[in-house]
Amino acid sequence: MAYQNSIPFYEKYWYKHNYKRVTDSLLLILLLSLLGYRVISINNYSLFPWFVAFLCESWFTFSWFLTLTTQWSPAVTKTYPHRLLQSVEELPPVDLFVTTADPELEPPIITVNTVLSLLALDYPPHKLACYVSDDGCSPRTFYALQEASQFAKFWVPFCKKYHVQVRAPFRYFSDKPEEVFGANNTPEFKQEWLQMKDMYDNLSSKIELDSSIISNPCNGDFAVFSNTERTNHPSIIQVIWENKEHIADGLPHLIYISREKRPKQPHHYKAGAMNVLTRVSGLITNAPFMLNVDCDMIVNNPKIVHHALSILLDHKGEKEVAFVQFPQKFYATLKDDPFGNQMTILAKYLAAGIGGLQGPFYGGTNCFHRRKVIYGLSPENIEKGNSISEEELKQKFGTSKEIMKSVACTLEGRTYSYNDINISNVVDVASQVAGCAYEYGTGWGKQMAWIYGSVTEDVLTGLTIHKKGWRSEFCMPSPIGFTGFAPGGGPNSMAQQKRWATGLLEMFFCKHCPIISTLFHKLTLRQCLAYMWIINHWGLMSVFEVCYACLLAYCIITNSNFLPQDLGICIPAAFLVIYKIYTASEYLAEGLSIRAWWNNQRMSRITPMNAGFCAFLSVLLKLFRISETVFDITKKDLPSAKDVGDDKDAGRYTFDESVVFLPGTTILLVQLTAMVIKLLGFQPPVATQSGKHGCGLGEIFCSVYLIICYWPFLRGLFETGKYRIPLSTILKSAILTCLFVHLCQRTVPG
Ligand SMILES: O=c1ccn([C@@H]2O[C@H](COP(=O)(O)OP(=O)(O)O[C@H]3O[C@H](CO)[C@@H](O)[C@H](O)[C@H]3O)[C@@H](O)[C@H]2O)c(=O)[nH]1
Ligand SMILES: [Mn+2]
Repeated sequence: MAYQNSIPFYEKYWYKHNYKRVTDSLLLILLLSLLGYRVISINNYSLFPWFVAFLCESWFTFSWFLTLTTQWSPAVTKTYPHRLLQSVEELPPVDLFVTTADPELEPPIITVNTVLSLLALDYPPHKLACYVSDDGCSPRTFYALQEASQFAKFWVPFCKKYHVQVRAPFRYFSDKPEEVFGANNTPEFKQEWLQMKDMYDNLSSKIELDSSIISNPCNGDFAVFSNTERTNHPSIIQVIWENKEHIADGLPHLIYISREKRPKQPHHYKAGAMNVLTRVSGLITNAPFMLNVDCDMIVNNPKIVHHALSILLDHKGEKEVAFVQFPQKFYATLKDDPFGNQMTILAKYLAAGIGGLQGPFYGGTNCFHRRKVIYGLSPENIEKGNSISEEELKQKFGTSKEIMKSVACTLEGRTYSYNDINISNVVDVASQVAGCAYEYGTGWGKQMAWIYGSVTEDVLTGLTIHKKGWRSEFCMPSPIGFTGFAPGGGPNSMAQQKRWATGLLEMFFCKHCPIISTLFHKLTLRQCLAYMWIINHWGLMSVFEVCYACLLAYCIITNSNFLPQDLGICIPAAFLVIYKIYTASEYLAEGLSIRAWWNNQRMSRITPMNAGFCAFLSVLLKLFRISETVFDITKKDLPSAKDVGDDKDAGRYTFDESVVFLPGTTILLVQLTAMVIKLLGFQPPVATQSGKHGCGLGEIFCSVYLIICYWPFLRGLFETGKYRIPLSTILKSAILTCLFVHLCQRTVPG
């Protein structure tokens, strides 16, 4: 046994990416040379453009340095689940959490598919329990889950019998029958397949049709939903399916939770929901590991639990690794990534890069956590043994005696004897800990568990774990663990990006800020830089990008320059050429098209200047206590049955009234105005005696480039319907543009 224990269940390989290191360093050297050039040529420029350019370029150099260190020492992990199975006598229980929050934006059929893919995991079902948190308090979602649990009785055995890989029925049945029967054409399979398909079609139409009827429920199981409003209702906990005898070939428990909500009581969005899930499951199954997924993240590899446990139960992993993160990949993606949100390349290099440091950020979904780490244990606690007084338990975890018992059990590493509980008996206590007053004065969301105060509660929570000295690991089995849905259209993806930027900036301005966590806690320096990279990439850099874009227009309008007009121009030109070739080659190497590369290049100008910049402003408003930030849920749709790649309009940029499009529209109008001023010769003359230059080709080139990047917006000025930028946004932008031009003309450098 001792020998077996020493075989690692997973291994981690660091690899050198020499070509990447050389190019990254070269680009950094070019950026530093540009700064050097700026310093020595200060006298050739007007002070204001010089200063803004120097400031922005210093920041871009710093940003590039962050990219370089984050991706410098990539690593990958490889898991060996068969070794785990050979060595571990009994597999541990695992709790599965699914969150959903709005039946309109997140249609119940999507949640149902996610839940079905979890119920059908290749793992002893009596060790699994699936908890669904419904922040929408929707009888429709509840009804859908009830129906799904009936369907699961047929679906799960079918998947296991035929070793189905993707166990979310809507994905499974999206394959054409010819292909499916091509692989297995026994009459028995054919018949069962057709039967299952029939049942699934039945289920989905039932969920869609009947759910409109039960919107106004009153009797039977739905009575609990009468007189409830989405933001004003008591806790509702319903055991939809209980595996009473703990039968090894039964189905996992399925439990519906809608935590208590009252108007004016903060509920902390998803973080609040996760904490309720943690407590309620703590009372019922109290598994030492918990997997959490968003309602649209379906399991793509039924063996994920084994893979994750290979890391978490590994001899070394057991002491060092707090959580195992599976990457976010997307299904039914649009061709060539028109909205630049599939993040294939980013995920590839960033994932490997931070994988080689203290470990991946917690991404909010597709992640296995250790319960005791969520309860606040640090690696030393585990080494030195952890004793916690009853007083401290009460202060941190709240007054429920049962919770205190279950927490103590977890912290002392005792397994929970789930044989002696009867779930229905616990429901009353569970409702109490799902109440909105339960957390008052406790450590939930402050000292431990899912941390409040940021709309990217995921990254923040991961940071508080890393800063205790824990590591984390990526897990990338083949086939990959999960796939999800990437939002399409302009407004949806922009709102999502804005939320991420907002949350990351909130994290930067809170007491867990990575810099503080490194100085005073155990976050490693390079991990801190990796956190800074992500904060900067989504949030901070946008401010400098907007300044730089304005500087371009400023120089054209005032006939001044900030780009070198001597040999110095070679530096930014070389940077641009190398950078473009280098990034394009990354796309090609990954088998992506040049079009996908261009779409991402373009979106990496558009997204920060719109979403990032708005996020920056909203975080400023929060800091000045003028307004609070909110978690806007991303709308999810089931992909249409036909091949999404063929739908031309799906990739067209759409707009709505949201203020998020205001900065971009303004920047576009400002550039266009500058061009018009240039073309019509309205630029002021250069004061020749000053020895300064007028606006040169460099500025014009960059401005034209920016306009090309903003092509979807340019079209949006003239399109119709949802493809058009709303008139009100255009008007506001026009006013801002006039103001800008006016300011420029008043400050012509002399
Ligand atoms: O009040 C809320 C708001 C959201 N959610 C759930 O949170 C999840 C994520 O929301 P979504 O709108 O899908 O956001 P995404 O931007 O797609 O999610 C990413 O970013 C979030 C942080 O901004 C993380 O929480 C997610 O896990 C991560 O996948 C969904 O399951 C929601 O149902 C709640 O449970 N309660
Ligand atoms: Mn999502």
